[in-house]
Amino acid sequence: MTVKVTVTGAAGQIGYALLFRVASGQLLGADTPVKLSLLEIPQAVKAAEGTAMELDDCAFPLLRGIEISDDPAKAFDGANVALLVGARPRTKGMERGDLLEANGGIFGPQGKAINEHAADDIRVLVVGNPANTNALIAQSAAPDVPGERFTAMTRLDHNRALSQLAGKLNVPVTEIKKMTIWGNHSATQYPDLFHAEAGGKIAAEQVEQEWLRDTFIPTVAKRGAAIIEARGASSAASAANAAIDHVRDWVNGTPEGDWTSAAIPSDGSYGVPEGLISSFPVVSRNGRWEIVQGLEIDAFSRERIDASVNELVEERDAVRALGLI
Ligand SMILES: NC(=O)c1ccc[n+]([C@@H]2O[C@H](COP(=O)([O-])OP(=O)(O)OC[C@H]3O[C@@H](n4cnc5c(N)ncnc54)[C@H](O)[C@@H]3O)[C@@H](O)[C@H]2O)c1
Ligand SMILES: O=C(O)C[C@H](O)C(=O)O
Repeated sequence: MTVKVTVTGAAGQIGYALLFRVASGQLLGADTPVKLSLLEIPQAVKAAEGTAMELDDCAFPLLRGIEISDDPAKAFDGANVALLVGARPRTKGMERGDLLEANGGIFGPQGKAINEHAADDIRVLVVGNPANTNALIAQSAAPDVPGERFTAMTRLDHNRALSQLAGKLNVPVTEIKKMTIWGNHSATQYPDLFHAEAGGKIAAEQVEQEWLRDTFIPTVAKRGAAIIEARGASSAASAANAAIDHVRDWVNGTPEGDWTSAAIPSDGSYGVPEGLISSFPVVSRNGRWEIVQGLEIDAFSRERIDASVNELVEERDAVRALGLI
């Protein structure tokens, strides 16, 4: 069956890094033909058409068509996978409330269009920031879609944490298992080394506590800002790579003996209020994310998880006050 993948913000930086990988089969595997649907704002439709011309010019064997639209109803019609990348970036002088409101104007209508037009098996990954709360807004505008189908991306943070730890221990990333990002895709996120393993042993016991607290956690949590500082633009290829990882694992399952991180609607696990879209340790089984249960959370981790979750609560309360959810 051909899978329809809708990408919003298709003419942007992440879109450019993402679309070619989706079309080449890296999202859903070498046996699954894909149809791409590119959603953009009217001013960027021409640029999206240019990207579509380049996609054509790759002659990807799995690519069965490209549609371009500035109308969410058309773009999400029959969509099986929605990658919500386009968002309103924070500009100078913009308060958090302004940012949430501007994004509500994007993710509310897109959620509604998904509700009315997407395929029954739609899976949504929100990449555009503030990703967790944008996902909550889209979910709340789509009451007929099972809530668990709305997720936000913390896989980039997860991959960053893998690389930082592998570099510190001088081992290949494949030696690192059971990494977890908890909470929000923001500087409050908590990358957890107390359950991560390197070479089969707890990672936190293989590094100095000062390094864990003063270097590892802030490096991972502020990596997005460091990339913006270095590139003069937000991470794009690594974000696209993480989006591919997230959806591929969601659809095909996570490997046995390991887990990954994704922001999914909380069922109340680990004291995270039900309904918040928060990052957890997760596995995917039979096409559904499940939160890894039974991990012991010590006081150090508890404090940091709570701080990030509290930020999510504040964002939720702010969008609720604005009538966006
Ligand atoms: N979750 C993560 O890990 C992560 C990582 C990196 C970037 N991001 C976020 O991803 C988003 C996109 O980043 P980028 O570098 O591609 O930005 P970009 O500015 O290069 O591209 C964004 C695109 O979105 C389009 N767009 C805006 N509003 C739209 C709408 N209503 N419908 C459809 N398209 C719309 C714009 O026209 C633009 O082409 C940003 O919010 C960024 O902060 C998230
Ligand atoms: O766009 C940003 O603010 C940063 C981005 O979310 C990232 O983590 O690289």
